[in-house]
Amino acid sequence: MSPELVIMDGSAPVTTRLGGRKSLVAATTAARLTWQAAPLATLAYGLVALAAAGVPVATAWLLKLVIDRLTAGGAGLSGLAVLLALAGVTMAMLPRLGDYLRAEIDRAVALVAEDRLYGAVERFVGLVKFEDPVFLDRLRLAQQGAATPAQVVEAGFGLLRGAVTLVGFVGSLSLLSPMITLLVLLTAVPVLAAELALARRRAGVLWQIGPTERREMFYRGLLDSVHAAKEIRLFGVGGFLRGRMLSERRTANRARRRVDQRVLVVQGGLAGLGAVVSGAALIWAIQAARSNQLSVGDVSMVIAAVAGVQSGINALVNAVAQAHEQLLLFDHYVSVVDAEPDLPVPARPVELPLLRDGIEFHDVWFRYGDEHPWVLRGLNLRIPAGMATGMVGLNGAGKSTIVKLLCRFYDPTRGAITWDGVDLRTVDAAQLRQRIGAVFQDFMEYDLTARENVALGDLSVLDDPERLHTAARRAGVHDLLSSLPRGYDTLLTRLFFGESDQGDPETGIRLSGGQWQRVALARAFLRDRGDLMILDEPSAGLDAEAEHELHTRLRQHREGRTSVLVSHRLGAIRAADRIVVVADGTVVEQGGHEVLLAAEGAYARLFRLQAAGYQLDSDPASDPGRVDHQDSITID
Ligand SMILES: Nc1ncnc2c1ncn2[C@@H]1O[C@H](COP(=O)(O)OP(=O)(O)OP(=O)(O)O)[C@@H](O)[C@H]1O
Repeated sequence: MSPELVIMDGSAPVTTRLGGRKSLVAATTAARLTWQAAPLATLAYGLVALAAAGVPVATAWLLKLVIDRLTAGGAGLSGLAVLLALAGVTMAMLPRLGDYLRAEIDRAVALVAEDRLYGAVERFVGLVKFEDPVFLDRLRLAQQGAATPAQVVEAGFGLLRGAVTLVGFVGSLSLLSPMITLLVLLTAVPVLAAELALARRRAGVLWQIGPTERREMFYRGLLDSVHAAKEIRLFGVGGFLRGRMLSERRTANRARRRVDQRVLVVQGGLAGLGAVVSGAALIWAIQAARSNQLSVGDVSMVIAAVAGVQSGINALVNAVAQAHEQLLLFDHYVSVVDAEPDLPVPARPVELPLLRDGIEFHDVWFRYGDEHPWVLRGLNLRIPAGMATGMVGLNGAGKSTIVKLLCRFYDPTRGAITWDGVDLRTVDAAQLRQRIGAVFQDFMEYDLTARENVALGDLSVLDDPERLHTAARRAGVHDLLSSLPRGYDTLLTRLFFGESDQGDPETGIRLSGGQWQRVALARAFLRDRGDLMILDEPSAGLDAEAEHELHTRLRQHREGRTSVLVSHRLGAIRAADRIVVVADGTVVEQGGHEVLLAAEGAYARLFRLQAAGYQLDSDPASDPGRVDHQDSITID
């Protein structure tokens, strides 16, 4: 058996590997997990499997004895008949009990396995993994793999059941004909080899079509997403996206069909082989009975034993193939659960001091991956404690990247970022983030209640309405949230309602973009006693009045605190204590507003251009600061 399968399908080769030792480790892990999740049900299932294996052998013997006694005159039949009937009842009941126990084990194991899987996903403190397509494919298979430990154990019991049945019938058959026994056993070898190959191929195809299925999910998500609905209708691209979705589905179907065809051919051939062997055994038994070598009961035993051996072999082979296939999937689960941290975790993290001096970028080079271009190129930047630092720059200059590095979602590729002299790589990322309040450009809108939407910034305020309301007031959203039909307990979504709720305005409402932005700000303000407040375009969705009000509040509030404000609205930036202009991955200018204006550099040019846009009689086309090339500037 080759431990490796390589599938060439016009795309990159896909390899699925699971060596013997690795299989054993994975099987042991799966068994341990199942036992921990459902010990009693597992034990009971094992007993049921053993009983289900023994009863058919006992039935075949009882039947043989009944037939022999019938042909010999019929003495002592009633006891045998009762036993035969009992065996029949047991055989009828056991599968039902087995089904129930199997479902119970599946539920319990899936719960524990999912908990561990998503616990592991949460341990990836950075963002790199979530942007890596190979990891995303593996995660998708790991989600399927989370259901497999129970199936691996079930396959183990299937193996046991098959083995017990097989031994019972092989023993019985060999008493009647060693030749037929050998013949039946020999057919098991190709069956086993073929089923294992099929299992590997099926698991390989799952891996191979992973990207295709993720793309299909993406298109499906667009077609049923409320966010995308507007543009899709406006541009009339629903049919185009549906076509793309179906095309991905067809690609996946083609790959699955090829495997199914192979399964059809191989399993069809094997079934034919089994039937030929059974037929040969039957012909031999009838001939032997005619020449008085076998009794009529023996003929019934041969028939039952050949069928029993074949079904035992099938059960064994299926169990091995199923276990193998499930282990290949479970391997993805194990590799996610046991994955190394995405960012280096110091053995003994340095305690992060209260920020007193400042945060510094020392010759920081950064790119999102080896195949990506440099985003930051030797950036040196100081964010002094107790001051407001404004950051400006053209689209794609690297401002949000700097913000993400400040939160340690990534580590610099070269150079270092220090917090009062302590390298961020030596501290615990969770501790760092507890000290930071932030609103990102792409903030989240959670389909939860207003209270929960704000409280996600600091869950302890779920029971502290005073702090919750203060943060909401500061973000200018308290009046709105308290006036909702159920106040802060109103759902900010209409996603989770049943038909009967649809008409009830109290069950959920939708907020506008600017209102959502205020909720996100309130969330960040819960952390404003932290050392650093980061606001990446905090007012992009606000109306002019709200923006003015927000920035006045922010100015009062940030006095003496450390903050970083990223904005294209230079009117908001001008009041910062220091302004940093980022271009081409470095800081090209820095200083106060007046100093930068006097310097007549990039900042002065951008500021005058925006200011001219607000003058009643101005003509931006004649402005000396106008930047002509198309890609160079965005004015909100
Ligand atoms: N996750 C990512 N993976 C790869 N490249 C990225 C990623 N995020 C950003 N980039 C690239 O990094 C560069 C800087 O992006 P960044 O978002 O930091 O710019 P920005 O100055 O914040 O721009 P904007 O003003 O448009 O928000 C861009 O060229 C962008 O394509």
